[in-house]
Amino acid sequence: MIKVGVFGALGRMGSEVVRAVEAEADTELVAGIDSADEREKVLGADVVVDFTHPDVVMDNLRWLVDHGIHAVVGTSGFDEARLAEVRALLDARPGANVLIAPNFGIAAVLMMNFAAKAAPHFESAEIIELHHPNKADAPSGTAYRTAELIGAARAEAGLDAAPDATTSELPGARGTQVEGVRVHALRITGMIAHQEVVFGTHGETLTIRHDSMNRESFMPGVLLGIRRVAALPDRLTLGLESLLGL
Ligand SMILES: NC(=O)c1ccc[n+]([C@@H]2O[C@H](COP(=O)([O-])OP(=O)(O)OC[C@H]3O[C@@H](n4cnc5c(N)ncnc54)[C@H](O)[C@@H]3O)[C@@H](O)[C@H]2O)c1
Ligand SMILES: O=C(O)C1=N[C@H](C(=O)O)CCC1
Repeated sequence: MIKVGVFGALGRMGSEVVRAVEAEADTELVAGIDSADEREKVLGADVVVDFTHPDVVMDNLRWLVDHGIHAVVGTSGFDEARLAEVRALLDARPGANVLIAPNFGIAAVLMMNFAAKAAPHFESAEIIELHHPNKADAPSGTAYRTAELIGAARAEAGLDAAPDATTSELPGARGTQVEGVRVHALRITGMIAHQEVVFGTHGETLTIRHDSMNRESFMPGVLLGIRRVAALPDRLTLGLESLLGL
C-alpha cells in the first residue's frame, strides 16, 4: 500500500487527487491539507502530491525533501532557475525523489512529444493555450514546456528565427516568447485545459491539438507518478515522458 498525502486538497486538482487516491486499491490517503493546515499532518506518507500555487510550491518541496518524502508535483511555474534550485535541494539531502510534470494528461504528454518531433520540419511554430479563467499563471506550464521543447529542436536543426514582418504592434498582440517560440494565452469560461501547436512551411501547415475535457483526465498520470516516483532512476524527473517509454 502506498501512503499518499495531498497538498492543495481543497483545490480543483487536489480534491480530484484525493478522490482518485481513495478509490484505488493500492493507495491510501494519509491526509489532504490546504493552506490553513499544518504540513505535519502528512508525516508518515511515502509520497505527497502537490497541486497548490507557483508562489508556495518551492517551500513545500523544500519541506518534503527535508523530510525524505517523495514528491509528485503538478503545480506550474517551473522554469530553469527553479529546476536548478530543486536539483540543489536534492543534492543536499539523500532520500526523496521529485517528479515534476507540467501536464499529467497522457494525451497532453503525447501532444508535446509529437510537437518536438515535428518542430525541425517547419519554419513557423506558435503555441495557443486555452484555459479556464480561474487559472493564476500565464502562459501555462504545458505551453512553457512545449515551447522549450520546440525551441531546443529548432536550435538542434539549425533553424533561423520564424519569419515575422511585424513592425507595428499593440503590446501583447503577438503573444509572449519562450525560447524564441510565440505563445498566446486565452482564458475562456467553460474551458478546462487545451492547447494548439501550429506549424507552417511552404504550402503546408500542421496543427496538433490537445483537449482536457475534465480534471479526471489528469488522474491516470498522477496515479502513475505516485506508483513510480520512489523507484525512478533520477532524483529529479521532469515530465511523464520517461514513465511512458517516450
Ligand atoms: N500538471 C498538471 O497536469 C496540472 C493540471 C491542472 C492544474 N495544474 C496546476 O496545478 C496548480 C493548482 O491548480 P488548481 O486549478 O487545482 O488550483 P486551485 O486554486 O483550485 O487549487 C490550489 C489549492 O491549493 C491551496 N493552497 C495554496 N497554498 C497552499 C499551501 N501552502 N499548502 C497547501 N495548500 C495550499 C489553495 O487554497 C487551493 O485550495 C496550478 O499551478 C495549475 O497550473 C497542473
Ligand atoms: O488548470 C490548470 O491550471 C492547468 N495547468 C497546467 C498548466 O499550467 O499547463 C496543466 C493544464 C491545466
